[in-house]
Amino acid sequence: MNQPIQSNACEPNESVTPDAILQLGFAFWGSKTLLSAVELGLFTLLADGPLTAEAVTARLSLHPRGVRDFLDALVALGQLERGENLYANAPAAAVFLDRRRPTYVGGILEMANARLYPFWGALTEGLRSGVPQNETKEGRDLFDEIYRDPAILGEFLKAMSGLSLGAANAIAGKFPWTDYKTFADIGTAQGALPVTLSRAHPHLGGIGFDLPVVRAHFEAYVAQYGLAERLSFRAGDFFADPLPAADVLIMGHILHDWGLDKKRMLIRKAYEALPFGGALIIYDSVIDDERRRNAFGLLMSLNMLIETREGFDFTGADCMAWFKEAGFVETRVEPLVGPDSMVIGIK
Ligand SMILES: C[S@@+](CC[C@H](N)C(=O)[O-])C[C@H]1O[C@@H](n2cnc3c(N)ncnc32)[C@H](O)[C@@H]1O
Repeated sequence: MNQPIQSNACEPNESVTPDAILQLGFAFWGSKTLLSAVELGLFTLLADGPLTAEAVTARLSLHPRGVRDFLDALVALGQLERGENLYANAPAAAVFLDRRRPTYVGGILEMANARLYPFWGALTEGLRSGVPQNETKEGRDLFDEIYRDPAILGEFLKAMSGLSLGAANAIAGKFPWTDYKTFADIGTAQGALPVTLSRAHPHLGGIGFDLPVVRAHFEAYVAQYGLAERLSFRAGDFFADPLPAADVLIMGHILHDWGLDKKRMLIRKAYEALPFGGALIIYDSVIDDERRRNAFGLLMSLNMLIETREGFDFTGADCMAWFKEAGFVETRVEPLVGPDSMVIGIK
């Protein structure tokens, strides 16, 4: 329900201060400090054991001038701990920011640092023009651009795993998988979701569907977990080819890349590929129906303005309406982790 808008107070007082405004205005300082630490491999270095500022300076080939401030800022921001003169990873950084651990989520931060950070500098221009502010600004297509260079492709696919592992674990736990035998993950990237589902539910077999160039990355990732017998790759273009048949189809961070017509088309194609009783799961940073709480989901939608020509994020109510339109008989939204939710449709 819309709340009445109060007239604004004109004078500062104890409860009306500029603190939150200033904190938000300078939030990029903290953000970039973390992104540079990930880029430098600081957390991976400290995973081998605590080090002094001098040792960090030498091991990461830094200039000594900024190192104490850099490390102590990360202490103040909760990412490092300091005892005597030694710096160590804080518990979450130890688990999620050491590149050598399977729980590493830094892939998405590496991409944020290399691509999104500079592109978001042009947000104002994006708001004025309505056109993307990334590589496509020079007339190149986003996926063509990413997929042209094997190194960038590898980074992008790894970043997707970092972004999706939390949601994948929640989907493995919250969806009634015992009722189903097969699944296909549409736009699977490295295959973080298929691997997570297969490890959690030994009765499941699945397909990762993506563009042909992704095959080698998917197969290498799946082999790492010894799951090649249960998970296979299907190469295809989800606009040009039929989607693979399976009891459950999943699309994670797919719909928000595209405009309304393509969103509807993908949902319709999923409906056609499913058996009666089959399920479509869409997961994204689904925006709350009132569009006032899920700030990450709303900012993700602005990220789609930066990154795509027509993409946008959506509310659970929007998505359930598209599901109904395609013919799904039951629909529901379930929260996953953080800003992510899944929308489920049963055919
Ligand atoms: C934003 S990523 C999402 C990856 C993964 N589902 C996740 O949530 O981590 C989009 C994926 O869609 C794939 N993709 C893009 N266009 C495609 C197309 N036309 N056909 C099939 N896959 C496509 C990309 O290769 C990429 O893996």
